[in-house]
Amino acid sequence: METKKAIISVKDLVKKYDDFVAVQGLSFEVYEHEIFGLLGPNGAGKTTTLEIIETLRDKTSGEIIVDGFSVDKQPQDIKQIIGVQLQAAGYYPNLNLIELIELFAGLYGANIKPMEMLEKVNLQDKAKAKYKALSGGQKQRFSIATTLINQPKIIFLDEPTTGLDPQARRNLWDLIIEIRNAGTTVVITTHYMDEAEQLCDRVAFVERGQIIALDTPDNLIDKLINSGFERKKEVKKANLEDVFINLTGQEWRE
Ligand SMILES: Nc1ncnc2c1ncn2[C@@H]1O[C@H](COP(=O)(O)OP(=O)(O)OP(=O)(O)O)[C@@H](O)[C@H]1O
Repeated sequence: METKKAIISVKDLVKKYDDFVAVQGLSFEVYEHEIFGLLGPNGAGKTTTLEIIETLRDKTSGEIIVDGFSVDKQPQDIKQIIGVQLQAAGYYPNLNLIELIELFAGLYGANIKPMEMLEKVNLQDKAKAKYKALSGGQKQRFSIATTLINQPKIIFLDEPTTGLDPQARRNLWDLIIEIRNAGTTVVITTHYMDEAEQLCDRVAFVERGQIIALDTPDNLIDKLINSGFERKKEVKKANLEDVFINLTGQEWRE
């Protein structure tokens, strides 16, 4: 990447739930137009951190600036320029996908063409379908479409490929890369390290509310190799996932 301007800056973030310190002084920056991954074990504090940046949760202390706006002083400005996945519970069951997008666009005051949004995520054929009739991969794609309605500068995706088959995951990676290439910054959490390696420009590892490493996947891997690390088993040139993809093809399934 040529430009490295920070669009999100988190400084000394602390979040306490009563006596429990879930986030213990996190600091990091997300650069404009990158896919930034927050990785780490269950309960490490990733979702808490994301929700504080998204202005959905209060922090205990620390400073967060999103595209020049402070979460303390200008949360409304931040809401305007970010895209957040809505909970499925917000998808009114009687509305079809086009109607849902129209509804959300109306709420945001966004001037978009619903069908174009569905085309972006390859759901144009499902325009008249209800959300509950979609497959897992289609639901995730619809959810990503909803993050784009207000034409945001940054979108936040929390474990977007959990539960998807290998093709659906790869198709979603392509979609996320397209969104990044169109100029949107993407912040993502995932438990799949192959996904982080393929998708993320940089990743931060969070452990017990602290960042323990932050770099490009390549640099982190090289650093480990240079420290003398070797895999126990020799790595083959393909893995079982490659076999799956090779046997079943790569086209959109659902
Ligand atoms: N509302 C809450 N009240 C009390 N404790 C909470 C609350 N929300 C989260 N926690 C605790 O804070 C810690 C961090 O949770 P968080 O959901 O941020 O982790 P995470 O890294 O996103 O985990 P996962 O990978 O499982 O999604 C956990 O120990 C969790 O139990």
